[in-house]
Amino acid sequence: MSEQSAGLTVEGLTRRFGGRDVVSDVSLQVAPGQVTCLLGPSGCGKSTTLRMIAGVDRPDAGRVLVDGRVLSDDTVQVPPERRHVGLMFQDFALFPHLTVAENVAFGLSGPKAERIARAEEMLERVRLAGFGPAYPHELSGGEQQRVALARAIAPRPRIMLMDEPFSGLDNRLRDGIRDQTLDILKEEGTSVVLVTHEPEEAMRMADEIALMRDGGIVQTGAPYNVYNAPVDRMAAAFFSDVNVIRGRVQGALTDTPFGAFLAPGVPDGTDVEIVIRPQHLRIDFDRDGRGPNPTPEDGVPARGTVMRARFMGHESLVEFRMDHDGSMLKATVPSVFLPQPGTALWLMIRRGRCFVFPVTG
Ligand SMILES: Nc1ncnc2c1ncn2[C@@H]1O[C@H](COP(=O)(O)OP(=O)(O)OP(=O)(O)O)[C@@H](O)[C@H]1O
Repeated sequence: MSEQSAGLTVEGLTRRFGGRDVVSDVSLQVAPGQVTCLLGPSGCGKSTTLRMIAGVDRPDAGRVLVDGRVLSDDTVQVPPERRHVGLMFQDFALFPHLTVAENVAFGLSGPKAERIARAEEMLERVRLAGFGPAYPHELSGGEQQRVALARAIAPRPRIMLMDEPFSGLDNRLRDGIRDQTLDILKEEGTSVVLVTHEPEEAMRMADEIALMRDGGIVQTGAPYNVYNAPVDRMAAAFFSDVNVIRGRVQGALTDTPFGAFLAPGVPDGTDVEIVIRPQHLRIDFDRDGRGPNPTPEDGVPARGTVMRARFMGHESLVEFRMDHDGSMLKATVPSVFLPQPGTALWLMIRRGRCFVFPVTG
């Protein structure tokens, strides 16, 4: 029973603005110590979902529970300050006129000496021992972020809600602070909901990704599963560039210039899209107008001409115009290989790494 579940439970959360569902029937279960990322493009409803969990916005339908206790439903609406929920946002706004220790102690109750002691303990946790008497403007951006983390976890929240909390930091600081933040939250057994529009951040941080689109969750799963078994073309394309080859099913197969692709369970006559990430195209040399031999794993080769090749550090991104229909395909290859525009090469498609989706709409 969800009433008994430890951690955060969100059931059927819905929010309407101006007659439009901006969040629609969102459900989540986040166990203690688990990090769930709400991932999706701008405007898909991530922040609105977080605001309803925090209690600063009231849902039109649905429930929010923590450790089985109802915080929000049709009749109950526990105010934000009584939810034991920690918040961290990009704009974390420390109080400039309070010292670092006073900032961290701000949300705590009890005698001042106890509050300051807890604040000092938290500052030690985020490796800022000794910074207590300093003022925020004396600290670097990364240090200020760690103070914000110390402040958010000092009251021992059961749930931590984070909205793009690391996007204000430069890349080199970011990785370290992200990992450190997660370690602390996991040690504390806090359930974390993190909002981000960056797939790399979600994959790096999440135990579970809830991929959102148009107010709803389209797919939930471990990063590996969401990346490797996307529910549709858009879900695949959210994580990386993709190539799309169109075809029509006949006898559970779709014939293409790259050979036949299995389309099990898809009715004859259905138009399908074969979706393939650039790293799963294989490239081979042209041998007097002939390519490599077909294989069961990679199908039939098709020839294309290099239009552009870009060096990207550890790999090169090569764009091809295909001989058979003039369509463009992208492939990534190790960066030791940077073919000249105009070079004819043969492309093959890994059968095990492509996705076949019926065309909808
Ligand atoms: N108070 C409001 N009144 C009217 N519309 C709103 C309100 N709050 C949010 N919206 C709309 O709801 C939709 C979802 O907004 P939300 O901020 O939740 O998206 P998001 O996924 O967090 O986007 P971003 O990554 O850009 O912050 C948007 O179209 C937004 O304009």
